[in-house]
Amino acid sequence: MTKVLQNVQMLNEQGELQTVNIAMAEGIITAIGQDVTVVGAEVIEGKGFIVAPGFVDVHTHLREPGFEHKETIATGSASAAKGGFTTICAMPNTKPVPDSVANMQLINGLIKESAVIRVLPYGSLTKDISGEVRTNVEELKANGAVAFSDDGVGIQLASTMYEQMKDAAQYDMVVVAHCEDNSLIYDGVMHEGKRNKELDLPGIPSICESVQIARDVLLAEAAGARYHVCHVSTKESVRAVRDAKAAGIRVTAEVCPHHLLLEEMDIPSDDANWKMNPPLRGADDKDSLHAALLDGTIDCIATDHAPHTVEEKCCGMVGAPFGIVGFETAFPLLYTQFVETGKWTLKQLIDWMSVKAAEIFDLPYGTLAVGASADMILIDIQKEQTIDAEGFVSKGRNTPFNGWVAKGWPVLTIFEGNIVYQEAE
Ligand SMILES: NC(=O)N[C@@H](CC(=O)O)C(=O)O
Ligand SMILES: [Zn+2]
Repeated sequence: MTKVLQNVQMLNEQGELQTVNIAMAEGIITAIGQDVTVVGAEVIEGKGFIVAPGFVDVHTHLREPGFEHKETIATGSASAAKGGFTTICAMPNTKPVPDSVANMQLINGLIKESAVIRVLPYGSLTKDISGEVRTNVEELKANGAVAFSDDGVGIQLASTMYEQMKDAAQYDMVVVAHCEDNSLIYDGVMHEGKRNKELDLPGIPSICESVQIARDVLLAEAAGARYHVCHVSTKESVRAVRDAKAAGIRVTAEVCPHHLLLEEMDIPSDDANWKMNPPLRGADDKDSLHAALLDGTIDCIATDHAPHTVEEKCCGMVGAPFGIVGFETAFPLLYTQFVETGKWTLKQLIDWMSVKAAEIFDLPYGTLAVGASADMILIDIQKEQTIDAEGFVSKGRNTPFNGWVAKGWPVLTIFEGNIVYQEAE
């Protein structure tokens, strides 16, 4: 069955909007153009909204299997679809961990059963993400691992990281690192700076992250590996990535919306909805993340969607788990704060949330082109709405952005030619 998405505004390479129709059949885009019509096709009226490729999020936590009280593949993928994402990579801190062929197959089965968009699972770098016994890269790749990570914890031993990087290089897989030196965490719950002292809460120093990135880029160089840094949060980390890129090391990096939007001094009180790892850093760190995106040091934006229950987040930062949800607020917040204000172009934002993320992992998604998967979204750039965590499709309510007003909401999501999310009329 051919479908035609009619009367939508698409960005061209120059970043100008042009009104087009998009035809799709068998889940593939078959034509894009001003005069595209197909006799007998089902018409989806686009109402002049902006069309963008479905977003690609390379850092997400869906919690299933093992932590279904926080999120499931069904609720997490539906939340992502509502946020405009059509491809998401699921981190391996589940129970069991995708560290064996059997566990990988279990997770593949769950995804097949309940995901409403494309969910690509990571394989873990070590058994049970405990940093000790290395996993079998070849086997996990053969069973669908999109890349390798122990996200949630840093790999403490350089030798473990180095050996896994050598294996990953052999199979051309990307090693994706949550960088955190456990000897430098000091049981901290927020950034070691000014605000943690005002709130009398233990701090996490910036070096906790940056020293491990500095180590890893050198290991990646020696191993000839492709290395991707998760959720970069400090200016020293930015410098380490920038220098590594300049030296020709195969490193890429992501930044999260909250680290671009917030800083430590914004934290109003000892409220666990402001607790995430890495923590909100200083104003100078935030500025360096913006500069790094603009100069290409940081390649893409990833949400690090990390749902937890209201009970877990109820009672202050100490004792609460790290993490905030991200799918349903990422685009409108970034659009409102940085595109509407003229800091970024719409094309930059869309690219950082789609094709730039896909390119890191050689994924053929995140583009609107004939022959590509028919994954696309409509955005109502005029629509203004107050963020209400109670209305999230995600099971998580843990966001510091509750009550913020934002403009530019995804209103329709098409995945492989089928509508998987549509705003209620
Ligand atoms: N980012 C977080 O604060 N938490 C993540 C783990 C992670 O991404 O490090 C989680 O799984 O809850
Ligand atoms: Zn992490």
